[in-house]
Amino acid sequence: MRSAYSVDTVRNAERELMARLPEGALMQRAAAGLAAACADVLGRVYGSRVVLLVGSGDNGGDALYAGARLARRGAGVTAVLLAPERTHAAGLAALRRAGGRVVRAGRGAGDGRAAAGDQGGVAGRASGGGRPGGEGRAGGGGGDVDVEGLVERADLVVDGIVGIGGKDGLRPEAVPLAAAAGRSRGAVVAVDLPSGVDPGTGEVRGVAVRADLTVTFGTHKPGLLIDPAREYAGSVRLVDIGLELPAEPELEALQHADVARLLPVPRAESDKYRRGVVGIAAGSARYPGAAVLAVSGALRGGAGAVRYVGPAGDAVIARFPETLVSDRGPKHAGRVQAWVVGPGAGDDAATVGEVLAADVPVLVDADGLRLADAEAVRSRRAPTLLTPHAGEAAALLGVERREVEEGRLAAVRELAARYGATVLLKGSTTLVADSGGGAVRVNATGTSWLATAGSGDVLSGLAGSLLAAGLSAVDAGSVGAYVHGLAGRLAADGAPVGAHDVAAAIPEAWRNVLA
Ligand SMILES: NC(=O)C1=CN([C@@H]2O[C@H](COP(=O)(O)OP(=O)(O)OC[C@H]3O[C@@H](n4cnc5c(N)ncnc54)[C@H](O)[C@@H]3O)[C@@H](O)[C@H]2O)[C@@H](O)CC1
Ligand SMILES: Nc1ncnc2c1ncn2[C@@H]1O[C@H](COP(=O)(O)OP(=O)(O)O)[C@@H](O)[C@H]1O
Ligand SMILES: [K+]
Repeated sequence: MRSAYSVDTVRNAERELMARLPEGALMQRAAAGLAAACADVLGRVYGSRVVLLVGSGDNGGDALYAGARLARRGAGVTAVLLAPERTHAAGLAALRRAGGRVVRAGRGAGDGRAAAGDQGGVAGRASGGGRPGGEGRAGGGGGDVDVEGLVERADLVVDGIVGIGGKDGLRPEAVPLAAAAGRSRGAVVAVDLPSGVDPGTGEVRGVAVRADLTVTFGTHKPGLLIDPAREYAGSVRLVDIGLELPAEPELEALQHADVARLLPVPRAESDKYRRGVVGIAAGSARYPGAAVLAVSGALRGGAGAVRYVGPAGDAVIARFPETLVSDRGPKHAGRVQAWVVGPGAGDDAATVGEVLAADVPVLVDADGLRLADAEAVRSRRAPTLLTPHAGEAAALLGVERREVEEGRLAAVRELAARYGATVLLKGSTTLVADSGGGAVRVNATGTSWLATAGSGDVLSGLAGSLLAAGLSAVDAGSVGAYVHGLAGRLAADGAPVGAHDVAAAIPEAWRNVLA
């Protein structure tokens, strides 16, 4: 399981650990891990050109110390200071001692100019620990330096502008540097988080640094796992700095081994009923395909049998003859261990109501979300799993879609609390939240090729099948999203696919997880 902790939790853990360690020890651990990652990215450190973007906090301190380590190994290191008077003084001194060069970022946002700094080696100008603000003009004088050009021509850009202390997007003076990093021919390594993203929520307001690699310390932060910020982080490397964290994280992401433990596997004593029967109440005269796709997911989801009720029985049977089709309503269709209701349901509110009245786990998707009576959902005793995409979630919350897309974590939590249900918010990073609070599951196995009509129907069938097989709503949702995402990847393999291709790839994804 990969986990992420909130900024407050990280700060508390850091404080406790720092109290037990010699001053600066924690930052040295971080810097050592960062420098090692940078060296891996560079391949050859000696002779390489490294530019550090240094903000006013400890994030900049990490970058400076890591830069000092690289300078000692023969890299040409230049630190660009965004706030020379408030730069981490001891880190700056360490860089200078190692022969690093220091320049200051242009004062006028966007002018990209900087006054040249002294050429390094002036030990002790900013001596002592902490941040005394005694650096004065970090770039001691002489000539103009084209800072943006430096960044663009670097072999490696280290983004130490801001880390967990960041909020409200990048400040204007940092924006031209982030843009130059985006144009750089070299790799961009972000320190702890890509600067400009919200560490705790994954929101990105305005410009943020786009990294190839993010080296994060102690634990993942929510912003590294949730889009849109996740996309800015590139690949993420976790450096252990010895933090002791509470048992329950803010976010958790299942890994192959976790999913393998949760996937239902039939045993010798299993029969089709013991494996669980999933009922699919989906499709309409107008949207028979949604029924077929939901059934296609359900048949590959671990239940022993799939019952279909609704007006698309002929289409379902034609494609999947193994389906148990009924033209009576859900109440009279025979026993099931879980229901899926809503894909392609049109305006059939009666069926949604009937399913919600059943005393078994129910997954509500698509049209079903619009048709479900909120009070009927809240008063259910058996588990309920709602699976909206951002647009459906926005409609349920009565907000703009953009608001959900930008603040996915808050939206999924709010929905789960309001409906007293488990909620799976679909998207490039799918989130699953339980009504009782606790860690939110995040899934990132998907691919943007999954943004194709009907792929959500496949997911609802698949997750419903896992519910019928006995998984809890949180497990069914998160395992379903994991396998569905992987199936999407395997099916697409870099090319467009249809939802039925995704369903057909579920067995391969399942085998991949169990291998
Ligand atoms: N506290 C610790 O023990 C450790 C902290 N570490 C590093 O320290 C970082 C946190 O340091 P800080 O608490 O000093 O905070 P940061 O360095 O993340 O940011 C705070 C500084 O950035 C400026 N700032 C805030 N928002 C900004 C924005 N939007 N644009 C530009 N500048 C902005 C603020 O003026 C403030 O001076 C972590 O992310 C990590 O990199 C690591 O060294 C590991 C140990
Ligand atoms: N950009 C993306 N990256 C990864 N997965 C995505 C992306 N966009 C959508 N998906 C996934 O594709 C599926 C689409 O579901 P949905 O929006 O309900 O489509 P439909 O209603 O057409 O079936 C969901 O599982 C969602 O998580
Ligand atoms: K950063």
